[in-house]
Amino acid sequence: MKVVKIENLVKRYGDLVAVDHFNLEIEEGEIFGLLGPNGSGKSTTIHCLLSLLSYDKGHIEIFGQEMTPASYDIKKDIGIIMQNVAVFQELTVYENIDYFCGLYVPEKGQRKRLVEEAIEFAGLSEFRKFYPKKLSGGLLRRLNIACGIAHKPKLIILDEPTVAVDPQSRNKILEGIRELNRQGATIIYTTHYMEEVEQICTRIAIMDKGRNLALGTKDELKAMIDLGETIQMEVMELSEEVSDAIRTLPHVIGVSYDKGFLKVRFSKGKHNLLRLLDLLKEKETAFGNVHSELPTLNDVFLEITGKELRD
Ligand SMILES: Nc1ncnc2c1ncn2[C@@H]1O[C@H](COP(=O)(O)OP(=O)(O)OP(=O)(O)O)[C@@H](O)[C@H]1O
Repeated sequence: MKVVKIENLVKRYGDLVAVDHFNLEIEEGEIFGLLGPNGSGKSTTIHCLLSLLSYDKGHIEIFGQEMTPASYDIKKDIGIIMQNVAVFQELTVYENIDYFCGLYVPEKGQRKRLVEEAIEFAGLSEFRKFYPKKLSGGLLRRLNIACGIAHKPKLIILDEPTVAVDPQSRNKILEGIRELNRQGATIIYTTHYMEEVEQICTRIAIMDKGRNLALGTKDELKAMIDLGETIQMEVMELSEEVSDAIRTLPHVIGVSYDKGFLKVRFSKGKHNLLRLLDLLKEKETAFGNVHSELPTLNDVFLEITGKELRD
């Protein structure tokens, strides 16, 4: 079943086109990553998807039904975790989760069980009686997530849930998302951290300036570009002659040398490393610490847009 269908979505803020004829379909069971730099239109897309923002053009369906501001039936099956932590300061951890769960689950006994499960899931057992101001940033994020998922939604949308989170909480959040997916939820995950989508997402859309630039699994996205590998090594001195000779090797796309580090980018091909090392030996250029990197989603983004993902 298609969980989400966005057709030709356009959202303008005055003259600025924040979302530009954006199309997307997400199937049940996916962990879908919406990857793009700050300001690329991820949050605006999510707000339009949820009918929290009006839009200029387009059609949106969730669970096969048109999504409108009054679609309560659809909304009760969605869990939303927004960028900004939105919890009540005057309620404890337990009371906060109970409040948000209570928006969808009126029955007390059932709710108690769900809240306990959410507390356990988010690793907040020791903190159940804490007020939010006593929690660290990472724990607050986890509370925010627990509030969004306690009612066991079928579709969970997380908008940059790991911004400014310590590595331990970040890993816990990513592992938690995988677990929610294993339990049956479809996930939409927006981020500008490519490592995160590489780690957890089954399919990825790369977004820039409101447009959906590329779509696929991470392997499909990487196969779209011609980059084979990037080889880096320490080289104490690199003469212009050697540098020019490297440039003429087969498959070399780019050569850079900075502060004793040589970086050579190759297109797909065999024996790239071997040829480079042979050349350096032949030219009696000393090197060390050689390593080779396969293309990342950043390389895909770089090739499509001409700029780094983390601008
Ligand atoms: N309420 C608003 N009024 C005017 N412009 C806005 C508004 N909200 C967002 N924008 C602009 O729309 C564009 C898309 O912003 P959006 O927040 O959707 O991007 P994003 O990819 O989610 O970025 P971030 O990761 O920084 O939240 C940006 O240029 C932003 O400045």
